[in-house]
Amino acid sequence: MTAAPLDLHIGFIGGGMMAEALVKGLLASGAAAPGRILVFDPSPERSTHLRAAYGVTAAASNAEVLAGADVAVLAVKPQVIAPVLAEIAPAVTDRHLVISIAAGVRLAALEAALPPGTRVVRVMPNTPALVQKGAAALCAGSAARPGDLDTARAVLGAVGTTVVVEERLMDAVTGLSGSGPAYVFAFVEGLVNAGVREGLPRPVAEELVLQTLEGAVRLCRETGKGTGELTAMVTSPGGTTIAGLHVLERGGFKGLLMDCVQAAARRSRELG
Ligand SMILES: NC(=O)C1=CN([C@@H]2O[C@H](COP(=O)(O)OP(=O)(O)OC[C@H]3O[C@@H](n4cnc5c(N)ncnc54)[C@H](O)[C@@H]3O)[C@@H](O)[C@H]2O)C=CC1
Ligand SMILES: O=C(O)[C@@H]1CCC=N1
Repeated sequence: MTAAPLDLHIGFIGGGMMAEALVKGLLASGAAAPGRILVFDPSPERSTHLRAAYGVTAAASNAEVLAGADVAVLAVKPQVIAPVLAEIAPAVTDRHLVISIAAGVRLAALEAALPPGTRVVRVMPNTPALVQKGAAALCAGSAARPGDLDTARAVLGAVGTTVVVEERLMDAVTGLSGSGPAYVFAFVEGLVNAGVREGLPRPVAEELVLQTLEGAVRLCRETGKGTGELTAMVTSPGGTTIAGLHVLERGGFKGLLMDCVQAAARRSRELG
Protein backbone atom coordinates (compact mmCIF):
# COMPACT_ATOMS: atom_id res chain seq x y z
CA MET A 1 0.00 0.00 0.00
CA THR A 2 1.37 3.42 -0.91
CA ALA A 3 0.02 6.72 0.34
CA ALA A 4 0.37 10.32 -0.76
CA PRO A 5 3.04 12.08 1.33
CA LEU A 6 1.48 14.11 4.11
CA ASP A 7 2.62 17.71 4.27
CA LEU A 8 2.84 17.53 8.06
CA HIS A 9 5.21 16.92 10.92
CA ILE A 10 3.87 14.12 13.06
CA GLY A 11 4.91 13.86 16.70
CA PHE A 12 4.43 10.90 19.01
CA ILE A 13 3.93 11.41 22.74
CA GLY A 14 5.10 7.95 23.79
CA GLY A 15 7.13 5.61 21.61
CA GLY A 16 5.84 2.20 22.63
CA MET A 17 4.43 -0.68 20.65
CA MET A 18 1.53 1.12 19.01
CA ALA A 19 3.53 4.25 18.18
CA GLU A 20 6.14 2.03 16.55
CA ALA A 21 3.46 0.28 14.50
CA LEU A 22 2.21 3.64 13.25
CA VAL A 23 5.72 4.98 12.57
CA LYS A 24 6.68 1.86 10.67
CA GLY A 25 3.49 1.92 8.62
CA LEU A 26 3.74 5.64 7.86
CA LEU A 27 7.29 5.20 6.59
CA ALA A 28 6.60 2.01 4.64
CA SER A 29 3.59 3.55 2.89
CA GLY A 30 5.51 6.69 1.97
CA ALA A 31 3.00 8.88 3.83
CA ALA A 32 5.77 10.37 5.96
CA ALA A 33 9.53 10.66 5.67
CA PRO A 34 11.69 10.00 8.78
CA GLY A 35 12.61 13.72 8.92
CA ARG A 36 8.96 14.57 9.52
CA ILE A 37 8.44 12.24 12.47
CA LEU A 38 9.38 13.07 16.07
CA VAL A 39 9.00 10.80 19.07
CA PHE A 40 9.52 11.22 22.78
CA ASP A 41 9.66 8.25 25.12
CA PRO A 42 11.13 8.44 28.63
CA SER A 43 12.71 5.03 28.12
CA PRO A 44 16.18 5.53 26.60
CA GLU A 45 15.97 2.03 25.09
CA ARG A 46 12.79 2.94 23.21
CA SER A 47 14.19 6.28 21.99
CA THR A 48 17.42 4.69 20.81
CA HIS A 49 15.59 1.86 19.11
CA LEU A 50 13.17 4.13 17.23
CA ARG A 51 15.93 6.45 16.06
CA ALA A 52 18.17 3.56 14.98
CA ALA A 53 15.47 1.45 13.34
CA TYR A 54 13.52 4.18 11.54
CA GLY A 55 15.73 7.29 11.41
CA VAL A 56 13.07 9.42 13.14
CA THR A 57 13.94 12.24 15.52
CA ALA A 58 14.09 11.12 19.14
CA ALA A 59 13.05 14.28 21.01
CA ALA A 60 14.29 15.07 24.50
CA SER A 61 10.82 15.82 25.86
CA ASN A 62 7.14 15.89 25.02
CA ALA A 63 7.40 19.70 24.76
CA GLU A 64 10.05 19.28 22.08
CA VAL A 65 7.71 16.97 20.16
CA LEU A 66 4.97 19.59 20.28
CA ALA A 67 7.36 22.35 19.23
CA GLY A 68 8.19 20.43 16.05
CA ALA A 69 4.89 18.77 15.21
CA ASP A 70 1.62 19.82 13.59
CA VAL A 71 -0.06 16.57 14.60
CA ALA A 72 0.57 15.13 18.07
CA VAL A 73 -0.33 11.48 18.57
CA LEU A 74 -0.97 10.61 22.22
CA ALA A 75 0.36 7.05 22.40
CA VAL A 76 0.74 6.49 26.15
CA LYS A 77 -1.19 4.04 28.30
CA PRO A 78 -4.58 5.24 29.55
CA GLN A 79 -3.26 4.83 33.10
CA VAL A 80 -0.73 7.67 32.58
CA ILE A 81 -2.77 9.88 30.26
CA ALA A 82 -3.82 12.36 33.00
CA PRO A 83 -0.30 13.42 34.02
CA VAL A 84 0.82 13.44 30.39
CA LEU A 85 -2.07 15.73 29.42
CA ALA A 86 -1.21 18.05 32.34
CA GLU A 87 2.42 18.08 31.19
CA ILE A 88 1.73 18.85 27.51
CA ALA A 89 -1.23 21.25 27.91
CA PRO A 90 0.94 24.40 28.18
CA ALA A 91 2.67 23.50 24.89
CA VAL A 92 -0.52 22.74 22.90
CA THR A 93 -1.53 25.57 20.54
CA ASP A 94 -4.03 26.32 17.75
CA ARG A 95 -1.52 24.86 15.30
CA HIS A 96 -1.83 21.37 16.76
CA LEU A 97 -4.18 18.58 15.95
CA VAL A 98 -4.11 16.14 18.87
CA ILE A 99 -4.86 12.51 17.99
CA SER A 100 -5.40 10.22 20.98
CA ILE A 101 -5.16 6.47 20.60
CA ALA A 102 -5.60 5.75 24.32
CA ALA A 103 -8.16 3.02 24.94
CA GLY A 104 -11.25 4.19 26.77
CA VAL A 105 -10.21 7.83 27.25
CA ARG A 106 -13.13 10.06 26.26
CA LEU A 107 -12.98 13.16 24.05
CA ALA A 108 -14.53 15.17 26.89
CA ALA A 109 -11.73 14.14 29.25
CA LEU A 110 -9.07 14.96 26.65
CA GLU A 111 -10.65 18.34 25.86
CA ALA A 112 -11.08 19.23 29.53
CA ALA A 113 -7.37 18.64 30.16
CA LEU A 114 -6.16 20.63 27.13
CA PRO A 115 -6.51 24.35 26.34
CA PRO A 116 -10.07 25.43 25.36
CA GLY A 117 -10.67 24.96 21.64
CA THR A 118 -8.00 22.30 21.19
CA ARG A 119 -8.67 20.24 18.06
CA VAL A 120 -8.84 16.60 19.12
CA VAL A 121 -9.57 13.37 17.24
CA ARG A 122 -9.94 10.12 19.15
CA VAL A 123 -8.81 6.97 17.37
CA MET A 124 -8.80 3.26 18.12
CA PRO A 125 -6.22 1.58 15.89
CA ASN A 126 -4.85 -1.98 16.07
CA THR A 127 -1.46 -3.63 15.81
CA PRO A 128 -1.73 -4.91 12.20
CA ALA A 129 -0.89 -1.26 11.41
CA LEU A 130 2.64 -2.62 11.70
CA VAL A 131 2.15 -4.38 8.36
CA GLN A 132 -0.19 -1.74 6.91
CA LYS A 133 -3.23 -3.90 7.54
CA GLY A 134 -4.57 -1.91 10.46
CA ALA A 135 -8.22 -1.23 11.20
CA ALA A 136 -8.93 2.07 12.92
CA ALA A 137 -12.08 3.86 14.01
CA LEU A 138 -12.10 7.63 14.50
CA CYS A 139 -14.35 10.24 16.05
CA ALA A 140 -13.85 14.00 16.14
CA GLY A 141 -13.86 16.26 19.17
CA SER A 142 -16.09 19.31 19.58
CA ALA A 143 -13.48 21.81 18.32
CA ALA A 144 -12.18 19.70 15.44
CA ARG A 145 -12.57 21.21 11.98
CA PRO A 146 -13.80 19.06 9.06
CA GLY A 147 -10.24 18.92 7.70
CA ASP A 148 -8.96 17.50 11.00
CA LEU A 149 -10.86 14.27 10.59
CA ASP A 150 -9.48 14.07 7.05
CA THR A 151 -5.94 14.58 8.38
CA ALA A 152 -6.38 11.90 11.04
CA ARG A 153 -7.84 9.57 8.41
CA ALA A 154 -4.83 10.24 6.20
CA VAL A 155 -2.42 9.40 9.05
CA LEU A 156 -4.26 6.21 10.01
CA GLY A 157 -5.19 5.45 6.40
CA ALA A 158 -1.49 5.15 5.64
CA VAL A 159 -1.42 2.03 7.78
CA GLY A 160 -4.74 0.41 7.01
CA THR A 161 -8.47 0.93 6.76
CA THR A 162 -10.37 3.66 8.63
CA VAL A 163 -13.99 4.15 9.65
CA VAL A 164 -15.63 7.12 11.34
CA VAL A 165 -18.00 6.26 14.19
CA GLU A 166 -19.91 8.08 16.91
CA GLU A 167 -17.91 8.26 20.10
CA ARG A 168 -20.44 6.11 21.95
CA LEU A 169 -19.32 3.19 19.75
CA MET A 170 -15.61 3.50 20.52
CA ASP A 171 -15.68 1.02 23.41
CA ALA A 172 -17.28 -1.54 21.11
CA VAL A 173 -14.57 -0.87 18.53
CA THR A 174 -11.89 -1.28 21.19
CA GLY A 175 -13.33 -4.64 22.27
CA LEU A 176 -13.70 -5.82 18.67
CA SER A 177 -10.87 -4.63 16.41
CA GLY A 178 -8.58 -2.93 18.94
CA SER A 179 -8.16 -6.11 20.96
CA GLY A 180 -9.19 -8.37 18.08
CA PRO A 181 -5.74 -9.42 16.87
CA ALA A 182 -5.19 -11.22 20.19
CA TYR A 183 -8.39 -13.25 19.73
CA VAL A 184 -7.25 -14.25 16.25
CA PHE A 185 -3.86 -15.32 17.60
CA ALA A 186 -5.64 -17.46 20.20
CA PHE A 187 -7.72 -19.00 17.39
CA VAL A 188 -4.59 -19.69 15.32
CA GLU A 189 -2.79 -21.20 18.31
CA GLY A 190 -5.78 -23.42 19.08
CA LEU A 191 -6.11 -24.66 15.51
CA VAL A 192 -2.37 -25.29 15.13
CA ASN A 193 -2.34 -27.29 18.35
CA ALA A 194 -5.38 -29.18 17.13
CA GLY A 195 -3.51 -30.09 13.95
CA VAL A 196 -0.48 -31.18 15.94
CA ARG A 197 -2.74 -33.30 18.12
CA GLU A 198 -3.96 -35.03 14.98
CA GLY A 199 -0.34 -35.81 14.06
CA LEU A 200 0.70 -32.98 11.75
CA PRO A 201 4.19 -31.52 12.13
CA ARG A 202 3.86 -28.05 13.70
CA PRO A 203 5.27 -26.06 10.72
CA VAL A 204 2.88 -27.88 8.40
CA ALA A 205 -0.06 -27.17 10.72
CA GLU A 206 0.96 -23.49 10.95
CA GLU A 207 1.16 -23.07 7.19
CA LEU A 208 -2.20 -24.77 6.65
CA VAL A 209 -3.94 -22.72 9.36
CA LEU A 210 -2.58 -19.33 8.25
CA GLN A 211 -3.35 -19.98 4.59
CA THR A 212 -6.82 -21.24 5.49
CA LEU A 213 -7.48 -18.04 7.45
CA GLU A 214 -6.21 -15.81 4.66
CA GLY A 215 -8.15 -17.78 2.08
CA ALA A 216 -11.35 -17.65 4.10
CA VAL A 217 -11.01 -13.88 4.54
CA ARG A 218 -10.49 -13.48 0.80
CA LEU A 219 -13.61 -15.55 0.12
CA CYS A 220 -15.59 -13.24 2.42
CA ARG A 221 -14.22 -10.13 0.72
CA GLU A 222 -14.14 -11.18 -2.90
CA THR A 223 -17.01 -13.55 -3.70
CA GLY A 224 -19.84 -11.31 -2.58
CA LYS A 225 -21.30 -14.32 -0.76
CA GLY A 226 -22.35 -14.18 2.87
CA THR A 227 -20.82 -16.41 5.55
CA GLY A 228 -23.89 -18.67 5.49
CA GLU A 229 -23.45 -19.50 1.81
CA LEU A 230 -19.67 -19.85 2.18
CA THR A 231 -20.20 -22.22 5.12
CA ALA A 232 -22.64 -24.28 3.07
CA MET A 233 -20.01 -24.57 0.30
CA VAL A 234 -17.60 -26.32 2.69
CA THR A 235 -20.20 -28.35 4.59
CA SER A 236 -21.18 -31.60 2.85
CA PRO A 237 -24.30 -33.39 4.15
CA GLY A 238 -23.20 -35.94 6.72
CA GLY A 239 -19.58 -34.94 6.13
CA THR A 240 -16.59 -33.86 8.18
CA THR A 241 -17.30 -30.13 8.49
CA ILE A 242 -20.74 -30.53 10.02
CA ALA A 243 -19.23 -32.94 12.56
CA GLY A 244 -16.73 -30.24 13.55
CA LEU A 245 -19.27 -27.40 13.50
CA HIS A 246 -21.52 -29.42 15.81
CA VAL A 247 -18.81 -29.35 18.46
CA LEU A 248 -18.37 -25.58 18.10
CA GLU A 249 -22.12 -25.01 18.36
CA ARG A 250 -22.46 -27.27 21.40
CA GLY A 251 -19.54 -25.46 23.06
CA GLY A 252 -21.18 -22.07 22.53
CA PHE A 253 -18.36 -20.79 20.33
CA LYS A 254 -20.20 -17.72 18.99
CA GLY A 255 -21.66 -16.88 22.38
CA LEU A 256 -18.17 -17.09 23.84
CA LEU A 257 -16.96 -14.57 21.25
CA MET A 258 -19.79 -12.22 22.24
CA ASP A 259 -18.82 -12.54 25.91
CA CYS A 260 -15.19 -11.96 25.00
CA VAL A 261 -15.84 -8.73 23.07
CA GLN A 262 -18.32 -7.57 25.73
CA ALA A 263 -15.69 -8.04 28.47
CA ALA A 264 -13.11 -6.07 26.49
CA ALA A 265 -15.59 -3.27 25.70
CA ARG A 266 -16.57 -3.14 29.37
CA ARG A 267 -12.92 -2.82 30.36
CA SER A 268 -12.54 0.00 27.83
CA ARG A 269 -15.44 1.81 29.56
CA GLU A 270 -13.76 1.28 32.93
CA LEU A 271 -10.46 2.72 31.67
CA GLY A 272 -12.34 5.87 30.63
N1 LIG B 1 -1.30 -2.35 21.91
C1 LIG B 1 -2.43 -2.31 21.20
O1 LIG B 1 -2.84 -3.28 20.57
C2 LIG B 1 -3.23 -1.04 21.16
C3 LIG B 1 -2.99 -0.01 22.03
N2 LIG B 1 -3.78 1.11 21.99
C4 LIG B 1 -3.52 2.21 22.90
O2 LIG B 1 -2.27 2.76 22.54
C5 LIG B 1 -1.66 3.31 23.68
C6 LIG B 1 -0.23 2.81 23.77
O3 LIG B 1 -0.27 1.41 23.95
P1 LIG B 1 1.00 0.50 23.67
O4 LIG B 1 1.80 1.09 22.58
O5 LIG B 1 0.50 -0.87 23.56
O6 LIG B 1 1.77 0.69 25.06
P2 LIG B 1 3.33 0.71 25.36
O7 LIG B 1 3.48 0.50 26.84
O8 LIG B 1 4.06 -0.18 24.42
O9 LIG B 1 3.73 2.22 25.01
C7 LIG B 1 3.52 3.30 25.85
C8 LIG B 1 4.81 4.09 25.88
O10 LIG B 1 4.59 5.30 26.59
C9 LIG B 1 5.81 5.65 27.23
N3 LIG B 1 5.55 6.65 28.24
C10 LIG B 1 5.27 6.47 29.56
N4 LIG B 1 5.15 7.67 30.17
C11 LIG B 1 5.36 8.63 29.23
C12 LIG B 1 5.38 10.05 29.23
N5 LIG B 1 5.17 10.74 30.35
N6 LIG B 1 5.61 10.69 28.07
C13 LIG B 1 5.83 10.01 26.93
N7 LIG B 1 5.83 8.66 26.86
C14 LIG B 1 5.60 7.98 27.99
C15 LIG B 1 6.31 4.33 27.76
O11 LIG B 1 7.70 4.37 28.06
C16 LIG B 1 5.96 3.37 26.62
O12 LIG B 1 7.05 3.15 25.75
C17 LIG B 1 -2.51 2.93 24.88
O13 LIG B 1 -3.26 4.03 25.30
C18 LIG B 1 -3.41 1.83 24.36
O14 LIG B 1 -4.65 1.85 24.99
C19 LIG B 1 -4.74 1.27 21.05
C20 LIG B 1 -5.01 0.29 20.16
C21 LIG B 1 -4.30 -0.96 20.14
O1 LIG C 1 -5.33 -4.11 25.72
C1 LIG C 1 -5.44 -2.89 25.62
O2 LIG C 1 -5.82 -2.21 26.59
C2 LIG C 1 -5.13 -2.21 24.32
C3 LIG C 1 -6.31 -1.44 23.80
C4 LIG C 1 -6.73 -2.15 22.55
C5 LIG C 1 -5.73 -3.17 22.36
N1 LIG C 1 -4.85 -3.17 23.30
